[in-house]
Amino acid sequence: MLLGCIADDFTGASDLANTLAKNGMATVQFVGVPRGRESVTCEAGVVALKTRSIAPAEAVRQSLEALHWLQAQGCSQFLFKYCSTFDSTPEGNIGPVAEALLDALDVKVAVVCPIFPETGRTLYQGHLFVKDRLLSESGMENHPLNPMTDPDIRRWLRRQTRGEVGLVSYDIVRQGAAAIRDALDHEAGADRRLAVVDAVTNDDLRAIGAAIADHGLVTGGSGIAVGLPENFRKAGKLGATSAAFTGLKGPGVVLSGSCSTASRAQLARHLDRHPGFAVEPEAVLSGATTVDQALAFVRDHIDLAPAVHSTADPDRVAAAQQRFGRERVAGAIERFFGALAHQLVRAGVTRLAVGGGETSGAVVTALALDHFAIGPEIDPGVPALASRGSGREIRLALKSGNFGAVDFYDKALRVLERA
Ligand SMILES: Nc1ncnc2c1ncn2[C@@H]1O[C@H](COP(=O)(O)OP(=O)(O)O)[C@@H](O)[C@H]1O
Ligand SMILES: O=C(O)[C@@H](O)C(=O)COP(=O)(O)O
Repeated sequence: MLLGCIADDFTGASDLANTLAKNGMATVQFVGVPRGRESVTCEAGVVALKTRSIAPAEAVRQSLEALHWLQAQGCSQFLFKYCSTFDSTPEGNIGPVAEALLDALDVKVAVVCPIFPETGRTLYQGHLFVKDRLLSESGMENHPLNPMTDPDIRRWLRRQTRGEVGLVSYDIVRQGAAAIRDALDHEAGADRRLAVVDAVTNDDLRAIGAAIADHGLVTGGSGIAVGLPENFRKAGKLGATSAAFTGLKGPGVVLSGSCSTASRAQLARHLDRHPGFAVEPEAVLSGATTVDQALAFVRDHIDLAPAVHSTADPDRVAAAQQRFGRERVAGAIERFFGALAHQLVRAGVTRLAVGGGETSGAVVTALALDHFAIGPEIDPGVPALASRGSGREIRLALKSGNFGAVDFYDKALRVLERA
């Protein structure tokens, strides 16, 4: 293994694995830190954690555990993947994890670059844009767990770090790899060990990638991986082949726990043509809605690609959180989706399209899957995934809340089926 990646959620991990695979590295996504399992050969290994919204000290512990495993696989460069909308609270977890990795690897500086041009995430003068809106006006200010209310990434990150945070601005990035390398050395010399680096296009990302070929640690959204495979290619290190993805026939189900603007539109489109079972926080918490009821509904509509969904608009999310507590609601719904996914696979469902990072983490963890082969891209940032769990084959799409076209779910279930 050459490049060792630690992702703070599951949709983010598959987004990164997709980018690395598309750019020519044989890539495998692992579900958590592998422990004494079969060895899997790859050039880039992506360890998917569910650390984005947990206590910072625990996020650091799990991330270091992942790092140590990746080091043991022989990786020479490490990538910490977080969200292209920098999802985090003022207390963490991006800053604490990045600083712990810097210390553990004893490196002098790492880039901070949460961009993904194909989905409209760009960074200019340290400010994060989602298409033509600042991050804090993009809908992310209403996120149920990590409301993003400040688009100034340097300022937001500094609230989470011990050390100062630097900036390599776009005028330098446009000058190319040598200028970027010098600017990063300057930041390191000034003891700013995390440096936010502006980027707008994939060409910028390739220049940054060339500049950081010898950096032990890289941090960013999936875009930061665009330029890294070329470094390994130039060094003559690439050439392995990835495990092939094949589609799988059988029943397909949508599980939507994301409440993002995109997810709400995608779910509404799916429900125009397919049956749906609504999961309300209050009913889950009181026991009025049970996993068995949802399972029975899916069984009754098994050939119609039904959806089970808790997706709600910001007012309803806020009302539920006020009444029951943010973490209590999120935990109850995630456990519901996890338990349901487990039952669905036991009942013979072979294709799952899941909406939401935390939701995907809950589902994949409950399925006790080990690792994924990376298949074709369904929409930017969302690959088809193939795995085997409890002796059963399963195909999955783990959709970031914000990603995908409005007809994502129909398309995803088709791609997961295609041979
Ligand atoms: N109706 C709801 N009310 C409150 N919280 C909800 C509701 N539906 C889902 N959630 C929670 O909101 C969070 C959505 O996060 P996530 O699945 O990561 O989606 P995204 O990818 O959009 O960030 C999850 O923890 C989920 O359990
Ligand atoms: O970088 C991104 O935007 C995604 O890869 C990502 O991390 C998705 O997170 P969720 O929006 O929580 O699914």
